[in-house]
Amino acid sequence: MKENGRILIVDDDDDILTAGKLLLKRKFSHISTCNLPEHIPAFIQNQDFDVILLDMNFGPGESTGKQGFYWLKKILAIKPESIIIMITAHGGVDVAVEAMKLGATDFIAKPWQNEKVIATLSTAIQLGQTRTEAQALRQKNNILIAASNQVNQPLLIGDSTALTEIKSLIKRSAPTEANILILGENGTGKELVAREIHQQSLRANNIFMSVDLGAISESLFESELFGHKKGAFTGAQHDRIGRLKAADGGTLFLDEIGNLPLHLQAKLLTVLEQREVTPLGENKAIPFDVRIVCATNLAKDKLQNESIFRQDLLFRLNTVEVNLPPLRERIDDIKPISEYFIQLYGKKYHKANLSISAATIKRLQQEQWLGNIRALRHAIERAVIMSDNQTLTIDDFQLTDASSAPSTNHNKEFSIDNHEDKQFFRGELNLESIEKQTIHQALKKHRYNISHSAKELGLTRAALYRRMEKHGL
Ligand SMILES: Nc1ncnc2c1ncn2[C@@H]1O[C@H](COP(=O)(O)OP(=O)(O)OP(=O)(O)O)[C@@H](O)[C@H]1O
Repeated sequence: MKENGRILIVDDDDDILTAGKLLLKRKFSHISTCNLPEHIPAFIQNQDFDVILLDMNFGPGESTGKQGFYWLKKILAIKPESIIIMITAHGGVDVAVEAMKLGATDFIAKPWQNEKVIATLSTAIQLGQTRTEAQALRQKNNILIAASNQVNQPLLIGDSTALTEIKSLIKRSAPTEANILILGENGTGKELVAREIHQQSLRANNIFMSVDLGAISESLFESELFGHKKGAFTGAQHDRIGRLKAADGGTLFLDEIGNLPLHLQAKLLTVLEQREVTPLGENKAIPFDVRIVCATNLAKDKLQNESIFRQDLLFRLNTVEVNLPPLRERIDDIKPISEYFIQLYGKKYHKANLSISAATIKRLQQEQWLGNIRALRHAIERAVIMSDNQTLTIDDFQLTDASSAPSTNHNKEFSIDNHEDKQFFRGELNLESIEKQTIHQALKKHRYNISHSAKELGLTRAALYRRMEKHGL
């Protein structure tokens, strides 16, 4: 069967062209010939060739190869990705080497041996196709990265003193290569800050990759981060590139780093120090170039406890530390964030010109917001859906009892303090509602610590997030 390949032979000797065409058309699908080099530009502008076979000398008595060099450069100037094989006179190895330095892929010496010509052309065609595929993949990759970076990056809203300082810290540290550790309770905006750092960094045109370490099982940690070779373990049916390598050139956001068991912390430290990974089942290390941004909801004292977190790893990760205070400690952010989400959800639910009363904002500022901005966001969405008025009021929110709201005792026992929960415990047997209440109770019991709540519910963190979204919690 003929190989799919478009070949152009350029030679001023018609006998060579005829012999070449006869030989090659038995093996390759399309053969064109050209006996005047001046016609090359028209040929390559009108058609794509996988390989161009180009003579070094045109005209009787020529043997310097000068003309060959000239046309080689000309073709590469018009189509830099061209695969060109030079046809050289017997013994003209120096000239051939010079041509390869200028960009030729290979050479064939005259008089040629048929098998050798066919083998050289087959390899060259494959090289050309691989190059084209690689180029197409690179372009696709760039488009995907650009699209993922544009995904409506939500804004970091707020003008409290704390958030203003954080924005200034991001501005100063983002353009450096420093590793950054973001600390804060669940829902305080750690991932948003990490994305903002990436956006303002010199890596902004490359990928931002997020890995939730709390959601990866221990057994999958290495394969996920470092990659694996086919057959490295049962179920490894294909080679898989690890996240560290996949994020090459970009930013890798390691979320919930505090959940990582000590022995995996040691492995992570080693690859970060060496800046290379060895995929499972592979014996060669591959270098990677990523900027690491990490986040955790662990309190600082826990993170500094050697029995929970390796101090050498902490030292490597926290060149810059961003502390995101809980929303209840930056209540000045509640107004702008609420107004932002009212506009967002007003648009989504086709309710124009919504606003919120000053008294309601004041009341929202008294809430504990144990789920922080995520909880405020859901409360606003629900209020926008439920309200029949242009101005949202306290009645549109399901808030805790105002008299207990300003309490700063965050260790208070979990209690059944809302109407829906009370209904549940009175025995309402609707599965959806039972699921919602159970999740709500678990979240409250664990003070919106997603990892602990997920563990108690027997869910992964990702599964818990999905259900929280579904129930608007
Ligand atoms: N300052 C802010 N302005 C606007 N939206 C915010 C802000 N901070 C957080 N959010 C929103 O709150 C939600 C939670 O934010 P994010 O996921 O970044 O928090 P997190 O601290 O990483 O949470 P977790 O620890 O649970 O992973 C997101 O919808 C995010 O867009």
